[in-house]
Amino acid sequence: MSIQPFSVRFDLLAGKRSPLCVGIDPTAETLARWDLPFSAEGARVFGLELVEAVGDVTAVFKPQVAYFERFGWQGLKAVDEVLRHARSADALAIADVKRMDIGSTLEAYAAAWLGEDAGIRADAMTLGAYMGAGSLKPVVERAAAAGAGLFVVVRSSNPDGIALQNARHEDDRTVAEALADDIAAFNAPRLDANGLGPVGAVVGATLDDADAVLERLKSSIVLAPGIGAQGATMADLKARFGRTAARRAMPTASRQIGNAGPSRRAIREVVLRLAEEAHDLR
Ligand SMILES: O=C(O)c1cc(=O)[nH]c(=O)n1[C@@H]1O[C@H](COP(=O)(O)O)[C@@H](O)[C@H]1O
Repeated sequence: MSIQPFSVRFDLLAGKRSPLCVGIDPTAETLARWDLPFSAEGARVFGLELVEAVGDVTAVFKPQVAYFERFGWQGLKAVDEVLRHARSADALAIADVKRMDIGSTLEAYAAAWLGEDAGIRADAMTLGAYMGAGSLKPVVERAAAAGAGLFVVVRSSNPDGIALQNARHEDDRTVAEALADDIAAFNAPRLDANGLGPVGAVVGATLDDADAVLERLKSSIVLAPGIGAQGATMADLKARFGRTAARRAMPTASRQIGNAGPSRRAIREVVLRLAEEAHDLR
């Protein structure tokens, strides 16, 4: 049986639950706060606990793989388990890996994370595009065939990205605007009934000047980090993205949620509040 496209699965779940994406970032500070060891086991328990606490009300989980990878193969085994647990709660799981390379190598990264035969299976993964939009082609093909999603960083939430992403091409488009056009071109032949394709974008909820890229990203789900620890609120996101783009947004928060723990009740309270606010975006 062929799997439905990621965009369709997200739309259904976001309607039923909320478009909020719960980030799973077992930082050293958060593990200490939870009284968990700074180890693969600590990261594993942290991830599984978050899914246990809010798996029934969350549409999407996004483990930040860096915080697992740093513990070597045990960390990768842990993130595999967390991804499985999230998927078994009928939520979508995004592997936040920000991979980037020439197309042939990127294809291997896609095989590592996406599709039935993936080394470690997620429903979607994050990517960088500094090696050119063309390098993304094999990943887009794999994702589309596997019903998986991609999130390409277009405008990052951190201020360090501004100069690079807003640099201008000769045709006056910024690097980010040109990338948004490339994403739209990838999606065009692969749109679902809602006009969304497999290639999503990352646009920070912290940005005041993202209108021009959002305008070009009409066929993308927009993963919006920066809520909570980086200072943005859901109301900021709504004001900054405008009504239309906010409807396609997948706001995400990690430390704000993780640091509410380890009490499951406290985590649930924060997530339910954010989920309700996120629901209002639609
Ligand atoms: O792709 C991402 O998720 C991402 C892109 C971006 O522009 N900024 C950003 O913060 N992120 C990730 O989103 C998470 C944000 O964590 P908090 O600031 O704790 O909510 C981290 O795992 C980041 O790696």
